[in-house]
Amino acid sequence: MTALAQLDHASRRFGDVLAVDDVTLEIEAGSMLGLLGPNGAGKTTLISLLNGLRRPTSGSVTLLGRSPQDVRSRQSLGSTPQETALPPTLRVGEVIDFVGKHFEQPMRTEALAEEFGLTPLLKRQAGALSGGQKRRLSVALAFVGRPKLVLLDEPTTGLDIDGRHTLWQAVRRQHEAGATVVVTSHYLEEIEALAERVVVMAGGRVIADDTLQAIVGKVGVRQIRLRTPEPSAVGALPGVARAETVGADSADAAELLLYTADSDQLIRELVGSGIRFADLAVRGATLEEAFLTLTESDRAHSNRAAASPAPTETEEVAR
Ligand SMILES: Nc1ncnc2c1ncn2[C@@H]1O[C@H](COP(=O)(O)OP(=O)(O)OP(=O)(O)O)[C@@H](O)[C@H]1O
Repeated sequence: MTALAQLDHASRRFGDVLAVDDVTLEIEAGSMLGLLGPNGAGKTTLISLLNGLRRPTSGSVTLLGRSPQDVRSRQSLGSTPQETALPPTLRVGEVIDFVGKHFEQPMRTEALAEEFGLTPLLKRQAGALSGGQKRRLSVALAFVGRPKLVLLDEPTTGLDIDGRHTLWQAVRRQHEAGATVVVTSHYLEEIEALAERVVVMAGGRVIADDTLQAIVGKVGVRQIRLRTPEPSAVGALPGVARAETVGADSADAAELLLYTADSDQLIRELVGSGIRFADLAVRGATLEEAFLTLTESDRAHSNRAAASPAPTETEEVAR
């Protein structure tokens, strides 16, 4: 497959913050790429490098073989920012016409409205739309120029379940018709609906880049909560991806959160170890917790590679 867009060791700094840190990425034609990561991971900054709103501080970014600032490459780009800003007095149909006029071969306004469920709203002023309707319009606008590449930054934030599903279906149909789509999200569900390949970012860096299936497997983390007088020993059991002490430690027991890919196996290890524990509870980790676990494993891996000797069990638990 040919690369529609490329980042080559691209970094973007804002003062002390390295928002994008040495990212190398190719976005192939016809792909659906999900960009997943916690708040502040650098997703929006990466999108702004691709759409030419910002330049990299170092490294390079190309869009269709040219600089993203080049108007010729932008003709093939559609983009929906995180925040929706629409001219409040223009009618929905007029907004679509206006944006379409910037492109050589825009979609017909009626066809775009139909695709995104906006037909009944064509005559309504943009300022009179609900939050969800505005969101639907701004995602539709990303497709008006029949773009080769579409960048959607958190496209369904603030939408109810029906609204999300309607938009996902429309985006998938556009993808089937040939658009390459990059979507950022906090929601695993959204990434599952819209991505074939998933790039996970944390702290400006790419910490995982794999198929959807492989990433879902990696973030399928479980949380075990328990009380124990030996938190270091529990944290060192095989299969613990991350351990965190919560609340105040009492002299005889600490409350501990453990994150693991296989909670059943870890509980077997715990029981087999003879370590005392109480109040055990197991639940699926939230995506945020799963990200943290991925990030921490990544950091622990880099630390272990860089430092010798390896960190002690106590350091692992206390981090
Ligand atoms: N214009 C700016 N000036 C200073 N710092 C910035 C600017 N834009 C982004 N940052 C910082 O860069 C980092 C990455 O921000 P970015 O918005 O790219 O993250 P994100 O992954 O999109 O987060 P979210 O999911 O919250 O939207 C953050 O620490 C943010 O505060």
